[in-house]
Amino acid sequence: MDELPLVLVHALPPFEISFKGRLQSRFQLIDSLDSTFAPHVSVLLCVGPSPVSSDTLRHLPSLQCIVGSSAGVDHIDLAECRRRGITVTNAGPSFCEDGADFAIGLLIDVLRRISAADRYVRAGLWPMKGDYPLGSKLGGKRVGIVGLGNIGSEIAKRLVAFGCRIAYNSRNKKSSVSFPYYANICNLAANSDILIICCALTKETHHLINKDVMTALGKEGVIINVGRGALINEKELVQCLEQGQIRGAGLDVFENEPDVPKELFELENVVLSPHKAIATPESFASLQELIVGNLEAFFSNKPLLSPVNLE
Ligand SMILES: O=CC(=O)O
Repeated sequence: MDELPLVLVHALPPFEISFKGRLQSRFQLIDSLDSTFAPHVSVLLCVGPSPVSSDTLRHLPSLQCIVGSSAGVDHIDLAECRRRGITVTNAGPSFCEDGADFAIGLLIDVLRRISAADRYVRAGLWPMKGDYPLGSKLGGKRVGIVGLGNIGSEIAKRLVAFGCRIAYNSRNKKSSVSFPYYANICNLAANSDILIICCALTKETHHLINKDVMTALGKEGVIINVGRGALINEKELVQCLEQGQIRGAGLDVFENEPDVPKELFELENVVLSPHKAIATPESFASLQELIVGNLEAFFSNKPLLSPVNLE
């Protein structure tokens, strides 16, 4: 029998891949950089956000492709990949519908105060304090989407159906959509009631959402983050929320996960979630197909299914 193609699985901390059996029927999986096979490995399967530093890459002189399993690839040294001509794939379309649904869920929760109202009822406050304060309607709101990629586009689709007005910021204006484009994030904020953050975390987007952006968004403004925590200056976000400089936030991601600033626990205008926006059994099943598809495409010299643009 021909030898199976080698795939190094990079999972830190070590992690049981649920579809290992399926992968093992097609590929020879190696699970350590120290393996004698490592110098010959051409593909690295990167599980979750396991960091792939230039040091990791140094152990893999024959590497040509990193098959990723997440939407964001900020844990991979992309500059080094670019320099060495290593291609990178991500979760592509696998996570976009569930990620978008979750962003809308957080948004409706913040606007209509669903989680806060749930706490109110459970605490027995309804009979004592009476009616809960009104939340506000989603339809008709101006929503600025920061990052109109796979997830952002699905968010836009859903919000159009809710009757919202969409505008966006991204690296470049997209010819495929007619939504107003703002190259300047403060201008987008000043013309939005809501900002939804779902762009890639890079050197350029680190702390993209700072106090100036929140001030431009204004006191009635809401921020939803399903991208990465460090896209927002978290200290400034906490201050703006505490001081009522914005109205509320729905946050699935944080700067130092799993640590969440304690101040947020006290705020009724914030909905918190433990970085689970994209995660459903369905999205993981779709991801498994994509991973196998990317590995098979690589080993048969076909185009990868979800390459990341490293330019
Ligand atoms: O946050 C999750 C992902 O990037 O897949």
